[in-house]
Amino acid sequence: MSVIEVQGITASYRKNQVLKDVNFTVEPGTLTAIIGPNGAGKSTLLKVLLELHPKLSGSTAFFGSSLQKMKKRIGYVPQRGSVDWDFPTNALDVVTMGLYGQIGWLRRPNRSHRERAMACLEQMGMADYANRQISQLSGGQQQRVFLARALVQEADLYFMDEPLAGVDAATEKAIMHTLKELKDRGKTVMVVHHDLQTVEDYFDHVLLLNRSVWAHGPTEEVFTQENVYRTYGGTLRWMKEA
Ligand SMILES: Nc1ncnc2c1ncn2[C@@H]1O[C@H](COP(=O)(O)OP(=O)(O)OP(=O)(O)O)[C@@H](O)[C@H]1O
Repeated sequence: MSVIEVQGITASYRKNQVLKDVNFTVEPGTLTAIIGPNGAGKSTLLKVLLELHPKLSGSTAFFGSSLQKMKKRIGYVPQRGSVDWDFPTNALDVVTMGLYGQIGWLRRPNRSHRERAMACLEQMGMADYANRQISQLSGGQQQRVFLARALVQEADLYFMDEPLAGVDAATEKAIMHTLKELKDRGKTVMVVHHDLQTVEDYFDHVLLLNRSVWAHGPTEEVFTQENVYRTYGGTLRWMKEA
């Protein structure tokens, strides 16, 4: 059974149509880069799939069922810039929040929940920062905390919006290592990604998006100069030969 099935999704902001007849299917255990030019609708696609932004038409299924029924199996790492980092909480609490789906909103996390959260912070090399206010973390550290929060959820499907944006080489390596590990454990990961030069190294599948899906499939088949040009409107210098 497919992990995600998307059919005919259309979405807009007021009169500005951003997604038009988006169709694709994602199989389990894949690590997919969603790429396309600025304003192509990549973030909007994630928000529509997660019902954070309404769709005008189309249908989605996760593990053959509805988002509501499958929510606990789905993790989301939003764009760092879209989050209020001044919210007064520390890194460990942010990660523990990833467990609320399992704990229930009205119950307090117990010691074992905190230990699980701590283990994920440790996995992301952030154990020493557990008690640090999140506003006092660097951008890359915040991103690692976000990843730890996604990990603790033990989801089967992850959506991540530019997890590598603005991080240094060490953090990029740590994040990609974590994503590959998730994939190796059979999880499905969809990542909005901007760096065309690393697509082939990092991802086994690519979804080329610019309002609609221009190509989708295994990286070696789909990530071609022609497809990338078409998706970016021909304005792009092809990186592979650079
Ligand atoms: N909250 C909003 N209100 C109005 N228009 C929006 C809003 N968010 C995005 N848009 C518009 O929708 C279009 C798609 O934006 P989106 O953020 O989904 O693109 P993206 O592919 O993620 O872009 P980028 O690579 O620049 O992050 C853009 O034209 C953008 O200006």
